Amino acid sequence: MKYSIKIFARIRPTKKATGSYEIGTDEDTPKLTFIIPRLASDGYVNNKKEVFTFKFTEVFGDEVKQDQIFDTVARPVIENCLEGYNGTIFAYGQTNSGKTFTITGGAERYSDRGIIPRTLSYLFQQYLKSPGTVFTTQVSYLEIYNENGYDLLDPKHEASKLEDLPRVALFEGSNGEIHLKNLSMHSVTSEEEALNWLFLGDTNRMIAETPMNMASTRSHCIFTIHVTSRESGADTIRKSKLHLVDLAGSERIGKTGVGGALLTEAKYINLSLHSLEQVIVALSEKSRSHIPYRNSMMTSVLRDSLGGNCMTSMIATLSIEKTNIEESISTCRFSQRVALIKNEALLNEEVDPSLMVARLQQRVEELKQELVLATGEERTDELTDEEKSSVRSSVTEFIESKEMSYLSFNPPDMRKIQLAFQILKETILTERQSEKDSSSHLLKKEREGEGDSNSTGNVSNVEMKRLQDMVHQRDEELNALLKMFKQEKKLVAEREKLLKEHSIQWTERPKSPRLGRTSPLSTSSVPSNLATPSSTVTTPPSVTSVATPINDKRALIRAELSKARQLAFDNYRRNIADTALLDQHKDTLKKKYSEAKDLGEQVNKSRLHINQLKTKLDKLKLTRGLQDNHQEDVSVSEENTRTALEEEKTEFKKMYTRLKELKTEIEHVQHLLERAKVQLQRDFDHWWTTQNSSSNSSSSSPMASHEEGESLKLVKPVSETISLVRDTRANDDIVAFYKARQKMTQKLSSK
Ligand SMILES: Nc1ncnc2c1ncn2[C@@H]1O[C@H](COP(=O)(O)OP(=O)(O)OP(=O)(O)O)[C@@H](O)[C@H]1O
Repeated sequence: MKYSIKIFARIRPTKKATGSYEIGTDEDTPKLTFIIPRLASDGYVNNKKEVFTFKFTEVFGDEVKQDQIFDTVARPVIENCLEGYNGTIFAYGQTNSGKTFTITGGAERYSDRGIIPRTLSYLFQQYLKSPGTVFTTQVSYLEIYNENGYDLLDPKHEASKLEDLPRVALFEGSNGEIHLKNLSMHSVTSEEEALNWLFLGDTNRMIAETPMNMASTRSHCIFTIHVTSRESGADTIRKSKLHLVDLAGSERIGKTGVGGALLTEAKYINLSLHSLEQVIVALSEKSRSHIPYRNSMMTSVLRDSLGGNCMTSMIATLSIEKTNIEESISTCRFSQRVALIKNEALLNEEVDPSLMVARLQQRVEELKQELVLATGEERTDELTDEEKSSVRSSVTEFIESKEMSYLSFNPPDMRKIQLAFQILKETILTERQSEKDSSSHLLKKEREGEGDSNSTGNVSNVEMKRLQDMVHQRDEELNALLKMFKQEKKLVAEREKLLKEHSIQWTERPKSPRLGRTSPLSTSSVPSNLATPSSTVTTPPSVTSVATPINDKRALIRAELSKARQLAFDNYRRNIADTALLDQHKDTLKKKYSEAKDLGEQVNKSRLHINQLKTKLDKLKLTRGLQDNHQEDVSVSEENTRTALEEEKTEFKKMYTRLKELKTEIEHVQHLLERAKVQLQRDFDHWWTTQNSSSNSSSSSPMASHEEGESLKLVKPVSETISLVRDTRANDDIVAFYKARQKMTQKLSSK
């Protein structure tokens, strides 16, 4: 609240001749008027009187007693102090004007008690009227003498010299507040206890005699009462302080007529009062931004009381003897300036930290109990080792599982959730560091020309190397098979050429599909591994060696076959023979060729894809080794490529296996087909022989008949031999080939 400093005037009773003054009112405002006649000593006749009028909150005449002063001046300030507002009452006036009498009181009568003892008494009375509020009271007593502070309430120095008292030092806090070091604060719980401290302080007050007044004080004394109040159940406390100030005499130094040490004292007194005047003047002028509080210790201590957070009242004590009128007028002038000062008193209320802590602790306990009720489990501050281990397992499972989309704890436990986050963070950081270390190590190796990923010892690099080796191995395997396939194809072409050259009139051949030579497996679209796996049957020499005697015989056979026999075979096959089994084998073979062809194309595509993935993997490896940035992106891409490569290889293996199965199946059907053909040939031979022998009268010449008979006999072993040769090629059985050759030779020689 805004508060103008209230000023009161108090006239000390005197038995001496007084100057002329009047106490009155001006529009209900109390006023004090001094009337001073012109002195004849001025050297000229002057009947004019000078009148000085000063307005006050109240003017107390010399008859006014201490109790009225207390009620009017002090009580309102004390009431506010009990509410939590700071207050100051100070007495200002020349020496012997009654300042000490007003603030502390006279020693002669109980009724002469001043504001301080009455305030203490009043406070403890008021405490009793508020049983719901806890009050604590502390007192301190500071004397400022020659700009030095002394603690008047030091119990060890009762009645000692002032210089022996503890020195009080001023220091300023970070927020600009003035603090007093070494000024003792004493808690008091009763009026009597408080008055005992006041008595001790008064005893310790330095009293020096001056020519002006033997009992005058030349120091400033500040008795401070600190009141703290807290209503029961409230978290807040209110703190206020009440300064009761007895200033040194304000008389001018020239009038004191002193010298030496006393002059020094007077100078200091004037200095501090001058500082007080400067502060008052500065505060009364609104335009002034700087207030010179620091100019003296007294103004520093009273900083809050003048222009700050305080309700302040001033009592101007006046001596109205004729000789002191000028000083009285001076005191009144000073008070008029003080009246212009506006303070802003604030309620000093703050949260009690200890209460707040206690209340929060109680709340924590209540919440813990609620938690026990809600979860059915009592929690300690720390998770047990078992619980920590469980959380770690849950987090690991969460990371590794593709199906767990969230991590939960039942019942919910914030400690476990926090631990889970901590574990996740540690995992991520460890992984990042590991990748970083691996990358930098690999880069270093490559720079040193040792780009062997195996030497890194890193698991992922070893795996990559293994896959690369596997791909390389598969490549070599494919190349070897392709080479074999080409050789086989060349062999087939040579055989076909031979057959064409000799134009073997193999009766069923012109119309039957030449399965052994037109096999889809022989096309370029089929992987070479299907042609003759492991048959390094580099058969050309064998075939060549076999082909020569065969060719000779074939030429012989061809010469022997007659047109009639060929026609007879065609007729036999179309109209007499049972070719259902033969046709069935052909059909089965055709279907399997078709399946093999499609599968062969897919295998080729898969092989191409594997090569592409391998190239991509190499590039990613290089990128990962050279770049620190985007490590995660590269790693993910690399991982995806590896996965795709593995999947493609798995698919390739499946197709490869199926293709091998098809090869076996085709070979089997081929075998059955050949056998069916041989059987057909045998049946025709038998039928032909029967027909020839039964007719007995052949239109053909004996020679012709002989030729046809020979050719018939020879057809069988030749076709059988060719079939066996094909079987050998299909089954990669070189031994079977030679056996067949030997068999054919034996048959030929026996014929
Ligand atoms: N209102 C009063 N009624 C009766 N006696 C008074 C009154 N005022 C002052 N006196 C007496 O006048 C004398 C001087 O008063 P006091 O010591 O209070 O003056 P002072 O202003 O404190 O002087 P100093 O500046 O030297 O301390 C004392 O003996 C005191 O008892």
